[in-house]
Amino acid sequence: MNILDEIIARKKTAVADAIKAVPVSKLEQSPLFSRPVVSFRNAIGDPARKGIIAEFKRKSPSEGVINDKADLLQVTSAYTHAGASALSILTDTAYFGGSNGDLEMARSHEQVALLRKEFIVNEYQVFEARAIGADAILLIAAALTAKEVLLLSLRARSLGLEVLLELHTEEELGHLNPFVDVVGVNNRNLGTFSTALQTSLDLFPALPAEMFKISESGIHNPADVKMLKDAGYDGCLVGTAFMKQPDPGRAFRDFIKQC
Ligand SMILES: O=P(O)(O)OC[C@@H](O)[C@@H](O)c1c[nH]c2ccccc12
Repeated sequence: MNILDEIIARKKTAVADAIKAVPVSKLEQSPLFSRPVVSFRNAIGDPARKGIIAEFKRKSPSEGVINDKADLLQVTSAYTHAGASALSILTDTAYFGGSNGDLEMARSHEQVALLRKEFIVNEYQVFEARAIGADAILLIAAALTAKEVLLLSLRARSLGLEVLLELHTEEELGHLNPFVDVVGVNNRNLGTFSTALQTSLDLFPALPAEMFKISESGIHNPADVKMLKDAGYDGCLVGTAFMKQPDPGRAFRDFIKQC
């Protein structure tokens, strides 16, 4: 069993517990449930910004602790005001040290598009994403069948949320459906953790021409962003390069100035 399989198995148990504790009918009563959604897709396509999706992540299975001192509000505010196109907030607790509360907290202070970075295995988590104030959800092709991706995408659409579908191989292109809003190529193999920007370069020609496309993971500097944009990507999702610095907001500010 690789790490992705382990995360997914644990997630299924955690979701079963959450469903018992807080039913969907309760999630629907959240004051955030009917808030107008900010389009993640349009944010990435906004020519006034630079297509950087900045991530808040305390730890990860590949890096261990990245930053356990960073203040969520300080960092998300700096990301937003320095020009991030959107923010990605990890809500997984066991492996990434995040929580639903982190996303709710970011939402309560910022109007920018928020991606719920989570291992979604059940439509309950799509309702949950809506209830905590997310604008878009991540669906990971490597963790789902094409049919599951379709059903979860339909549920997201029905709730007004947008979908980022993450791919790592050409075979996973079969998981695309008309309800996916943005396609992301993960440079990290979630089974082995090895990262190569070449994955984005190799997959680009196979991606649907008309869709917004982003490259994710292992992007360390503005030169990486330039290379990926020159290859045709509309945006880049970056976490560790900022979060491993004592002041991630400042690291982001310095980075985006050079993009
Ligand atoms: O920290 P990095 O290497 O800049 O990567 C950010 C983001 O792409 C990464 O956190 C990520 C991409 N896909 C995921 C799926 C689940 C958890 C995390 C991820």
